[in-house]
Amino acid sequence: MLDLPPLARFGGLVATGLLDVTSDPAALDSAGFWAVAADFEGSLVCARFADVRTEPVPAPVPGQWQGPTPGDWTSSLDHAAYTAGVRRIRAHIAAGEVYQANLCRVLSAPLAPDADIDALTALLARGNPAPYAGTIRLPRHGVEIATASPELFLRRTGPVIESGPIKGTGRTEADLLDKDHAENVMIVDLVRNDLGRVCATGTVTVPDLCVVEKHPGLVHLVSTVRGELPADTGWPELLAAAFPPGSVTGAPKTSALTIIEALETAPRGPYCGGIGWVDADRATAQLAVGIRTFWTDRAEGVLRFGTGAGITWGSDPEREWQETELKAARLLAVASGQYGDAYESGRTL
Ligand SMILES: C=C(O[C@@H]1C=C(C(=O)O)C=C[C@H]1O)C(=O)O
Repeated sequence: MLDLPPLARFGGLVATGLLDVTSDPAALDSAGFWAVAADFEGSLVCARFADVRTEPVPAPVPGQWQGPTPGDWTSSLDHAAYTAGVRRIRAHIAAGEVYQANLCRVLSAPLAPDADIDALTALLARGNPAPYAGTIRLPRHGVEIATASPELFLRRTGPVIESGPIKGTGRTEADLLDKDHAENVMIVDLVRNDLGRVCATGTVTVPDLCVVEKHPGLVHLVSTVRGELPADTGWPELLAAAFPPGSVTGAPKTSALTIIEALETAPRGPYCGGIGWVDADRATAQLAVGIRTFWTDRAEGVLRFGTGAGITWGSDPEREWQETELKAARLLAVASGQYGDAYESGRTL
């Protein structure tokens, strides 16, 4: 078995020296620095590390990451199944069961047995820089994740909690339609409701609504929802109220989850879950929504990657499929090593 040492990396922060691992969210209110990986389906891995330091993401070592070529990937839902799913969601909307549901597919490709997921993070840091990029590498606990997430699930600064839901995606700003703004506002309402279940009454606000953010190869609409946790409320209550993230489920959340369960054929795993760190000593934290994320399935010998889109009444099935392609294209190119090679040889991209 490949036995790479446990490691967590979040931007310029690196954690080594694994102390303990638990699935109990109450541990996040105890002490120490925790890396957190929550699967969309609800399983939680919290890993406490002894040594945390700032250190730049290492430059990619040529040949260290042997990734699949873009043609090696297969999709849990192909074009026909995905577009049929979009039509099915529109029928659920027409029937009044849901306003919006996020339809996702999981891509899989063969993975070299000696592949180190942190070498992929090194490539992603150059080829697709992202505000919540990182690695969680815990091979003995079945967690090997490289994320280039642009989306904030939960930031904690003492009692203050912030979430940064994204809804609205285009190649350029001109692609963003009224529909994208409407989708974003729907999800902001949902996240306000989620945080409102645990935050002190009257503290939930929306400091930013539908701000355009530019990310590699695409633009997003991003909002910020903020609230304050009362002193007796901790991580178990916060996660129970807010998980899974509203932007990757839909509204109302429970109906959207039922529809997702019926239409999607592969577990999302870390994709669309929560990935990041909690510093219990300082009561600070930063968890990303696990989108633009790769993870390993060692039992199957595959690397996986998820991509999806929010479906509303105004959705065109072909356009939504294209959106999932757009979100995947650059990241799959980076994972194939193409961007890394170009970087190493000094070519411009
Ligand atoms: C599910 C994904 O994206 C989600 C849906 C978005 C949208 O519909 O615009 C944007 C960001 C994510 O919250 C993904 O990127 O895989």
